[in-house]
Amino acid sequence: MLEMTDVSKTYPGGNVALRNINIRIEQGEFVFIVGPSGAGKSTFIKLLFREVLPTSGSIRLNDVDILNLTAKEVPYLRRQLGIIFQDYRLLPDRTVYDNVAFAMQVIEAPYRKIKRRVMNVLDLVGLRRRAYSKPNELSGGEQQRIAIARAIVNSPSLVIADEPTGNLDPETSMEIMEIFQEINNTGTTIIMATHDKEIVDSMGKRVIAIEHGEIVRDELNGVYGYESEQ
Ligand SMILES: Nc1ncnc2c1ncn2[C@@H]1O[C@H](COP(=O)(O)OP(=O)(O)OP(=O)(O)O)[C@@H](O)[C@H]1O
Repeated sequence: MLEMTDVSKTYPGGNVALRNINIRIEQGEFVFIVGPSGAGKSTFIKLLFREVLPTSGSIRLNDVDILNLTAKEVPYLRRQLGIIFQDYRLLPDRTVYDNVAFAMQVIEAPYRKIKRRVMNVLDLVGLRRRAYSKPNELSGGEQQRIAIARAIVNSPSLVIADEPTGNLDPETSMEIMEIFQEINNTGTTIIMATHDKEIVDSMGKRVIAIEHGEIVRDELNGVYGYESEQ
């Protein structure tokens, strides 16, 4: 469960990115964050993993006040989240397997457990056969699948994605969305910022629209709603 109460963010220099955000997202929901460029979507996403701290307000994730964590506790928070970016952010000189296994190695999981789990998530994203390839030998869609496998390997309760299909063609984007749907089917919450009208309109999920830093719409079974932003 995610709860934001009266959250505002003004960046140093005075840019107001978010104003008075109040939102509650239950475990297992699938939520799109939409809005025009500069609306505050990325800032909203970054607040969730403490990449950015709000100027005021409170954020609770699974009943933990994430703004009151010590520096030591922040990595622990991030390990409970799966985070996916538009530009994949893979380690280029490591294999697909290593890119995914790395997230488990840092928490010192036993070798056998790592191997079993990495192969399972590579299966889920359809890349088991490419386990020993390097990222640059794969297509953009395949690289994003690796990033998704890495994000879910530690079974996070929440997966956060910022424009995950931004560099992909429509067909590949829909395949990626099928993987997100499968992850969501296991009870994992998904929060995704996107400009992709086709995806939002075809998925029929909760849609939270942000404009000028404010929530202007919050609909179950919503649509994209920003024609000029396709
Ligand atoms: N690090 C920063 N320092 C100062 N201002 C920032 C910073 N990051 C974002 N902003 C400003 O905050 C506002 C919201 O930006 P944000 O990146 O959250 O929007 P967005 O909806 O994700 O946009 P886009 O769809 O173009 O990525 C914008 O006015 C932006 O210029």
